[in-house]
Amino acid sequence: MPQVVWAQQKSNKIDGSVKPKVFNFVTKLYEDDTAPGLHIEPMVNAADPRARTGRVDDGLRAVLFRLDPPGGEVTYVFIGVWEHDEAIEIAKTRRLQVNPVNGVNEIIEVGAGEASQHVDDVVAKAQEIAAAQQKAAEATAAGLIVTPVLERKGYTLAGLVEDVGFSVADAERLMAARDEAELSELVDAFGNAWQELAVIAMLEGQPIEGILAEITEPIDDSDTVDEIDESDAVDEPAEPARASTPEPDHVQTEDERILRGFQHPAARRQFTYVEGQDELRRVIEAEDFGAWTVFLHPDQRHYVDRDYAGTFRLTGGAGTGKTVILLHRARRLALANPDARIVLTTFTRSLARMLSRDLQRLDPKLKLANRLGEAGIYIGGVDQLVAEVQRRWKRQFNAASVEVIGSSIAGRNPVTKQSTQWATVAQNMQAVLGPLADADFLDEEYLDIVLRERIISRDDYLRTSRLGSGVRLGRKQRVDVWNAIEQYRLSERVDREVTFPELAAIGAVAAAGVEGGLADHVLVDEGQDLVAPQWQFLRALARPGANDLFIAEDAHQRIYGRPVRMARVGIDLRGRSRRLKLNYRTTQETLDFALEALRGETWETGEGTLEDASGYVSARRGPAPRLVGTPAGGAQIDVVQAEVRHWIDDGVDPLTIAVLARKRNDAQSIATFLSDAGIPARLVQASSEGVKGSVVTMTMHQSKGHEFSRVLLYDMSRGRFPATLRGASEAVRDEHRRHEAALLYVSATRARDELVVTYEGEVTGLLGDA
Ligand SMILES: Nc1ncnc2c1ncn2[C@@H]1O[C@H](COP(=O)(O)OP(=O)(O)OP(=O)(O)O)[C@@H](O)[C@H]1O
Repeated sequence: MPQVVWAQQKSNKIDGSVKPKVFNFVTKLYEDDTAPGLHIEPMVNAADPRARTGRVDDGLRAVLFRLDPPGGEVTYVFIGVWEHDEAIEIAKTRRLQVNPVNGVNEIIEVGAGEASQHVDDVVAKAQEIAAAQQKAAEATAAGLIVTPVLERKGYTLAGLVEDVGFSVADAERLMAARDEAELSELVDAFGNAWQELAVIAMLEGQPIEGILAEITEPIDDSDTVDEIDESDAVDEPAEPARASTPEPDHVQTEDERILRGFQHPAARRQFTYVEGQDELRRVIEAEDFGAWTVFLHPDQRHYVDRDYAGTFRLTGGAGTGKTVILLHRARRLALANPDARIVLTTFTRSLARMLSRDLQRLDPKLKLANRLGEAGIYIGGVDQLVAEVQRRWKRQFNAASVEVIGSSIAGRNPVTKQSTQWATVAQNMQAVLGPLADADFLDEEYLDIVLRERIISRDDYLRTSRLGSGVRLGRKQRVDVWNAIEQYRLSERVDREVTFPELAAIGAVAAAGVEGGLADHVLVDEGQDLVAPQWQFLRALARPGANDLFIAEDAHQRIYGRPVRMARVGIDLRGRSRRLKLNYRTTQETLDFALEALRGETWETGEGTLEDASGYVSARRGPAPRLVGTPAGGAQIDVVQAEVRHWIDDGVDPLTIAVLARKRNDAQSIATFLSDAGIPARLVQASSEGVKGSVVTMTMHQSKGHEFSRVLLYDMSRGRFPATLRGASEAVRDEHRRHEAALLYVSATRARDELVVTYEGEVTGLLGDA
């Protein structure tokens, strides 16, 4: 039975009506490639003798390459479907080969005259380069061209050809790019994955060796990652054994070399083996925004497949594919061991719902667990998981509550953070506490010290080390703070309430008591926003061991709370951290704009180091974000209406347009206003998805984890964003400003294609020179 390798359809998308025909064609090919209906035919005078066409329907032909390794199975590489004549032309002029310089599989276009010429004809190449360089030098001397971007960066035509592996023609196109915008347009113009990786490396300004390393060398994190002890290692992902790619003990044929080359990380970004019909359906569907389901960046593949002796934390900017990695990793772990108990969790219930939807899309056949502790993948927001432990281990949970907060929580209602209660306590004790009468300080002290350390008596509090907590307290101050905490706990009892962080702290003790733990692998998204008790709970779910916790986070997107020191919540992270830099979501223009919001602040990671905001790149270009102001007292809402109407008139699907506002009331009024103006719009509730055909409005906080084609940020006016906190301490004001800057960064990076920011009077200082 032949095997099929699918090449990513970048420039030749298969549209809806053709998909079922392609599905039938490939299915028949699997069954019998000699079936007369398929018309698999070789080409006369083709650039590559492996080229074939096959009949998809009366007018359409598939273009394939046939690989025939000695003693192995025939493999067809499917590269697309075209109208009959075009397909014949393409089949005659494409060659599948191993790039002679960098060793990665590629499909190249060969001009008619070159059809029989071998690729690494070095002499001819050198002559071509010399001629091209001469031409370029003459043009520059004649003042016909400005110094192009790659020349300014120190790259040469010869380097791109001889050291990286570009053809002379492609290298010339690259060297001719005038600026970075033109250069990044070429990322998409090239069809091969290694070319895309190389151009991105050039955008990052990597030296030639760096470019080659980016393409050919897997990430080496052996210096920072503990080796797995064989005894507790989980299985390596099972790479299907292929009869056609035996370990060579003879001189390899070209077909064998190409077949082995499909396993190269850079080649896997472009080519994938299609194993059976489910996989075939998946790759056919994996167009534009589904590419993440199949074609991972080599770095992404690395973090999906790598096993770690303990906890690993992956960091990366907005849109760098952290969530994509978690989804693939969960699947990989589940396929490697069907008995594994895998928990995929995130900050909120609605984000968890999105994870669930995307995991279904990635692989609808995956075994999902129905309950915590069952084999399979279990998805839920952290607080949902805590609630399940509370429901199923009621007795242990209630007992743990006495241990953790000093009283039973039976009959109490769960509520979010008690900022008003803390404000009341602070106000009542103003005279005693002085500058410590600050709701945020008390709340943080409670979360990060009292709850984390499970302190229920004054003596324990007085004895506890508060090292590293930022605020020094004398003994008298500690006594006063403890009194405030007791007052707070009393008011909660009276109101019959308990907060989610308290429940998490209690859940951690209850879960730790469940024999064998409740999970083997816990994968965490949006880790930057979790508070200490939630980490303790997740720690208790999976006992320390291989691949126990895998955390994805971005300190720049922390819009709640403060960084949590992992060591203090029992999570040993030492050195296992990486940063992803390639943004898949937003255009470079939007990314640069959003990064402006991060400038001028310092961003602390959980380990006390500073998060770096440099080096983020996007391979996509688009219009510069627009700032649209109205005079003070002007009607911003009219601007919103005009902008949204303009997008819709341009044919943008309303559901891919979002208006984000800092205040919920604004998000609500905008939805009403747009609807009244005849533009269907809807305020998205935390628990709901958008409605087909309508523009969505939501708060900036709610936008976390979402993405839209067009985003309008409402009311980024100086003085209103960030709001001025009158009377707050400097520390609180700093924290607030950081959270708001992160919020602006998060919100702006929700836009895939275009961003508009409206304001009244003057624009927020957070956008600086933007
Ligand atoms: N290998 C890939 N190929 C194509 N698209 C990709 C790839 N990886 C990620 N994407 C796309 O990039 C976008 C961002 O990915 P993802 O949500 O995983 O990033 P993230 O780092 O979790 O972002 P954020 O932190 O902003 O929530 C998504 O639309 C995703 O489908």
